[in-house]
Amino acid sequence: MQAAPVITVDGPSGAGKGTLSTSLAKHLGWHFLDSGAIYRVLAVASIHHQIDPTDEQALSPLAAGLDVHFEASEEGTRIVLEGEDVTDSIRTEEVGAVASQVASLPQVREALLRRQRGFRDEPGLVADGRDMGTVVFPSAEVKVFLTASAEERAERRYNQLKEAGHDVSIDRLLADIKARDERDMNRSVAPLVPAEDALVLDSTELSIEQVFDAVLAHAENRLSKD
Ligand SMILES: Nc1ncnc2c1ncn2[C@@H]1O[C@H](COP(=O)(O)OP(=O)(O)O)[C@@H](O)[C@H]1O
Ligand SMILES: Nc1ccn([C@@H]2O[C@H](COP(=O)(O)OP(=O)(O)O)[C@@H](O)[C@H]2O)c(=O)n1
Repeated sequence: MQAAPVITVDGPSGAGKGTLSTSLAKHLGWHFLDSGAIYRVLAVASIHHQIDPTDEQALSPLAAGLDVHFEASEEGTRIVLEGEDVTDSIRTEEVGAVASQVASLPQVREALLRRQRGFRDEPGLVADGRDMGTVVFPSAEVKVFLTASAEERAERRYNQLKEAGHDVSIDRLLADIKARDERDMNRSVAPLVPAEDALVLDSTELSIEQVFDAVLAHAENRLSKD
């Protein structure tokens, strides 16, 4: 039996991957994997358990046995770690920075592979992350690499965090985004690069709707050929 189809959406922080992936999943009626949330939850777990974010020996068993649940609710998916609702607390830049540190450890990535692949189910999956098209779902039918300039991404993140009531500085956000890009692109395992067969889309000058329309047209075209 053929596995369920997958659309992968990879790219740097603030490019619009989550926005695009959730609308695509909703439009198609497919499942959604927010792989970054898993790395963020692991970051929070490492803080709770006072494990250093560079301690690979301690972090890989924590990753393998991570007690996390994604629960559908009226307001969207709630993320529960060890019985505690961490849906909002994982979204800070501080947690993002620790997530990017733990995500650079090869054994941690390996420990999370099976959990991520388990999200592939009928009628299909939209998977959002950094290595969805290159490592986790290399056989995906449709691959997208979404990017935008660092300045534009920092501004989007600034507006997003401000709207959510967080007090943030745009200069600090830009510096954090550049540091995270640097670490994500230069790590030895699963670095942030477009898959060879990905559609690379620069969204700096594109609206949310333009990105959605372009990717949906590409996806429909690819899926109709399989
Ligand atoms: N093309 C776009 N133009 C303007 N703002 C956008 C665009 N795409 C996404 N955004 C906004 O940018 C912010 C970050 O988007 P998000 O989807 O969370 O990015 P990512 O998942 O890549 O980190 C959100 O507030 C979102 O509404
Ligand atoms: N598939 C993935 C997803 C996230 N990550 C890491 O997890 C961090 C947080 O991911 P995220 O997708 O929530 O980040 P944003 O794009 O929302 O800022 C990233 O900076 C990556 O270092 C990863 O290595 N591989």
